[in-house]
Amino acid sequence: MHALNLQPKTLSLAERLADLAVDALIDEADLSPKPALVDRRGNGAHTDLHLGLMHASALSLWPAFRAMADAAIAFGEIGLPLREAVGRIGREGEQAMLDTTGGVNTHRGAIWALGLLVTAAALDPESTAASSVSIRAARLALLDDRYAPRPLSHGAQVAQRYGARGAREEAQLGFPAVTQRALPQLLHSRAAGHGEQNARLDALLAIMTNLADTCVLYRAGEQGLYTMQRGAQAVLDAGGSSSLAGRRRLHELDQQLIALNASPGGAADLLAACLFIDRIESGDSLKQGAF
Ligand SMILES: CC(C)(COP(=O)(O)OP(=O)(O)OC[C@H]1O[C@@H](n2cnc3c(N)ncnc32)[C@H](O[C@H]2O[C@H](COP(=O)(O)OP(=O)(O)OP(=O)(O)O)[C@@H](O)[C@H]2O)[C@@H]1O)[C@@H](O)C(=O)NCCC(=O)NCCS
Ligand SMILES: Nc1ncnc2[nH]cnc12
Repeated sequence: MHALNLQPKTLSLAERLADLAVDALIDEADLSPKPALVDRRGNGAHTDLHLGLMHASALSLWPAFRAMADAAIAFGEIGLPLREAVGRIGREGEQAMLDTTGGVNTHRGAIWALGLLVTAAALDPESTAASSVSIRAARLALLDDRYAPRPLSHGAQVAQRYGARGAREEAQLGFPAVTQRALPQLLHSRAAGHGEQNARLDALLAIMTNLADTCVLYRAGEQGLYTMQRGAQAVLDAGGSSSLAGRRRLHELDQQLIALNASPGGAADLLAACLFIDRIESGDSLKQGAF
């Protein structure tokens, strides 16, 4: 008879990074109340999404994130071979997501943002400051993947119509919505004792105050984007999501965005990116046996 092996399995760096990326996606999905997004309360402005689907989608991406980190370790440097490997793995991840969700786009932007960040973290796990990881991710995003398809995506259509900067440019600039807005707000709200869930909501709102979210622009035009940005600022100005006045504004923003069918899916992805960077920044979670 064999004794049960209760020794914890030692995870590789790539496996730990994939765990952290999936955790960030699940934490983002669960966070409530998010304006017009899928959360524990409901489906926001979506008819084809629900929380279970967001969780299943997040889990389906684990192999892609691990493969991206493994590619970073194998290539060892930023360059076209790594960029094109990550692009191919990202497209396979996107297919796994679509197979899991029955064709619904749950995390296309998140595969892009978190994929680049996971790759950047794996390239130099001793250098996990937000600024360092985001610059490495930006350098990768600036390389042109020769095999990437160029569909007339919603983001591309909105870029043509409004001249908006989308997901690609956000990454190429080193994720300013994360490093300059979300992370500082997260730390500020935590330090003020607002509680973890409110601090995360405030971080999401900080992203929404300024982002050209191409999902919102595609679904609700400039009026939708203006409503999102101004409404998010109003919540923060009223004291943030931990205050009664801020909660009232947050509720109003939720109603307004749902009425406009304006879902800030890009902002949600960037919150997941923020939570991922927040976890790796200390370095603790990348050390062997941290899980
Ligand atoms: C470079 C890509 C990111 C492609 O980008 P592109 O700009 O061409 O546009 P899209 O494919 O339309 O969107 C990219 C997604 O990025 C999120 N996003 C939006 N604005 C921003 C922003 N300013 N900064 C960062 N991220 C942003 C957003 O993703 C979320 O929203 C999606 C749900 O929206 P929804 O309206 O419900 O769904 P749709 O399908 O658009 O419409 P409906 O049919 O339902 O009405 C959800 O995915 C969230 O994650 C944008 O959607 C990159 O994706 C790329 O190159 N892809 C090609 C394949 C590839 O090579 N992949 C490998 C890369 S490693
Ligand atoms: N919570 C969420 N709701 C809707 N779209 C999303 N895209 C990424 N996260 C999302």
